[in-house]
Amino acid sequence: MAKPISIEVWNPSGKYRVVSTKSMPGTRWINLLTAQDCRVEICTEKKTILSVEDILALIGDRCDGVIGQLTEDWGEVLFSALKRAGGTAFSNMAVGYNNVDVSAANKYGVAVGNTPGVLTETTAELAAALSLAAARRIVEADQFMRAGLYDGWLPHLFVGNLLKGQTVGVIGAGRIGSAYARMMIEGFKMNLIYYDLYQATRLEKFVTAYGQFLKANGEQPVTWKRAATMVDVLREADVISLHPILDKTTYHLINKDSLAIMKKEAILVNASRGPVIDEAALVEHLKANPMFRVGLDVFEDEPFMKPGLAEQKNAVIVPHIASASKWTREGMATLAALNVLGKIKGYPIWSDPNRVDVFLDEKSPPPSACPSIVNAKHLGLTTSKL
Ligand SMILES: NC(=O)C1=CN([C@@H]2O[C@H](COP(=O)(O)OP(=O)(O)OC[C@H]3O[C@@H](n4cnc5c(N)ncnc54)[C@H](O)[C@@H]3O)[C@@H](O)[C@H]2O)C=CC1
Ligand SMILES: O=C(O)C(=O)CO
Repeated sequence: MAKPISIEVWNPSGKYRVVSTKSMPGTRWINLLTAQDCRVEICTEKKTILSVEDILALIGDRCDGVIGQLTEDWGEVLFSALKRAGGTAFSNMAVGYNNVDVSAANKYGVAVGNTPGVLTETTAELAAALSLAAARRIVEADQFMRAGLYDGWLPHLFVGNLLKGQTVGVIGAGRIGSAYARMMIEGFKMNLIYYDLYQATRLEKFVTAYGQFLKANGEQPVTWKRAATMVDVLREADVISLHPILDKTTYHLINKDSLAIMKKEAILVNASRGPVIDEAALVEHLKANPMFRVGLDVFEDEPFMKPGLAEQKNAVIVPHIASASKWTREGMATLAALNVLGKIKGYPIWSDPNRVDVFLDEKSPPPSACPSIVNAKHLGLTTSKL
């Protein structure tokens, strides 16, 4: 028999049973669920990544909805179990949902929620931080100081790259990619080249207007270019940041061949998903090109790194913390809970997942809607008129 899973229970007499596979920041999400007759069960197991078996035990015989995490494998086994338990709703506490087999969810009629928007600026800020840390060799310099090696200013000490006037390349100019681009353009007066399947019209307009502003003030205007192929970005950009979704088209988008096209002193940043980069090829490239630098928030075999990466001084590496600001993490928990609640209650789907602020205002009750359900169309769910 499987080992029982430890849980914490809120509102034990609630009519609807909602399970969260992890404790999540803040209490608003719990209060919103319990106020609408949900019994909330939060898994308190110490292990970081729950297995499918652990989650099956959490779902049990009766479960209306689950809030899960990007580390979990949500496929056929879990969605069929959720359906058997009477469940109709699942939400990732994340905007990315490459850990979810949406066709399996469709097969069992389970709505799949995600948490767009609330993490856009926070994630873009971390990508900007990684860009700066890599450009100015901040981690290397910090380690040097702590090791007591600093014995005076020197003309060659930790010389890095100036960003102003250079070109920032963005691959995947959606919500986060566009926010990152704006930060780098407005903050450091970089020119933009981007590659996306769709035109980033608002971003283009912003760069045009900002360029005009700079020109009117006697400064060099910034420019933008939409690349016809990703190769143009790889060839032209000094700093490249990756922000696409992870799917078949973006798996190993950056590999041995694409790395070879990039400038020898370029900076590559990844705060999207690890498998967008062939990490073994990246390690070889870092070894062969000491002036090439990377800033990584995500890894191909998370939580592990490919052999050799940790030893590379030209890599800045952090543990998937791009969305880790208090406001954002509490907001992600709220959106995930409201996705599950809304589906259980039969609420419609919010009409624009890019405009979810109204769900995050703690001073007023959220709209009676699911903030973002990625398979709403497939399940024939009604959209809110609001
Ligand atoms: N490191 C972290 O903590 C975080 C990582 N993420 C990752 O960032 C991703 C993007 O998030 P958002 O910007 O909110 O999503 P989004 O959907 O607004 O943007 C993704 C963009 O990628 C583009 N794209 C798709 N396939 C492409 C391809 N083959 N080549 C070039 N572009 C392509 C899309 O057209 C879209 O514009 C998420 O899916 C998630 O995996 C998101 C938040 C935090
Ligand atoms: O939201 C996501 O997709 C993350 O990676 C964590 O914020």
